[in-house]
Amino acid sequence: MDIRVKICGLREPEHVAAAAEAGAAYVGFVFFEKSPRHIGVAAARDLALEVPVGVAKVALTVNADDAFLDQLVDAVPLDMLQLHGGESPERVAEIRARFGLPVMKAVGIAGPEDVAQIDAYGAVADQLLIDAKPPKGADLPGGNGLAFDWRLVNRKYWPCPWMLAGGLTAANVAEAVRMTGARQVDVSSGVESAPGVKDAGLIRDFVKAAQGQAVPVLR
Ligand SMILES: O=C(O)c1ccccc1N[C@@H]1O[C@H](COP(=O)(O)O)[C@@H](O)[C@H]1O
Repeated sequence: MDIRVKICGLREPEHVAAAAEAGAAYVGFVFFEKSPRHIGVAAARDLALEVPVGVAKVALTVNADDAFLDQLVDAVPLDMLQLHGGESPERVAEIRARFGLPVMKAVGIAGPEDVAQIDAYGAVADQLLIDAKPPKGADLPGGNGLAFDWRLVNRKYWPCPWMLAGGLTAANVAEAVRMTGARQVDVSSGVESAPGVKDAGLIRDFVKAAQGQAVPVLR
């Protein structure tokens, strides 16, 4: 089975094209002003219109309110909302019901105590994104190029599809897939030459490394 890859934080048509041509299943746009990958709604609409059919367009938001989500969903053709803030399970369910799009909830983990909270989100989200917990005082709740201890999610089961994120690169994604059994992976910093600057060659290398993997059999 192929590993499904999401390339997040795209802002340029050439990088959307590189991701799609390499075989990425998802592309992500970041709507968070503190991020070097932030994109405005109008620019995201233009970019989203260039995404080939079959590649899912994901909008990453952080504790967004309904007014912003209304504006976003009206303007940009999207396939999924990624909630990467401190949204409660109730808020995730509310957004899912109100906006009519599948919702992927990001959960940051650093230790076993964080893994336990994933269950509550697995019951209300369409997908889960398991990421490293940001360091205390970090400006960004994700996109920090930080990996977590993959053994924490080894042999875990959640009732919806999930994606592995956090510090992934072409050099480590094979090992990450082997250790976690993830069928989907998400990357941002690991395909950049500088914060917020994507690199088409690194995108190609990452997708190739992720998809070249034999998937471990989970028992
Ligand atoms: O990428 C960002 O700038 C970002 C900002 C705010 C929340 C989440 C963000 N990125 C997400 O975090 C994961 C992991 O990033 P990285 O590969 O470790 O840099 C990324 O895939 C995005 O979904």
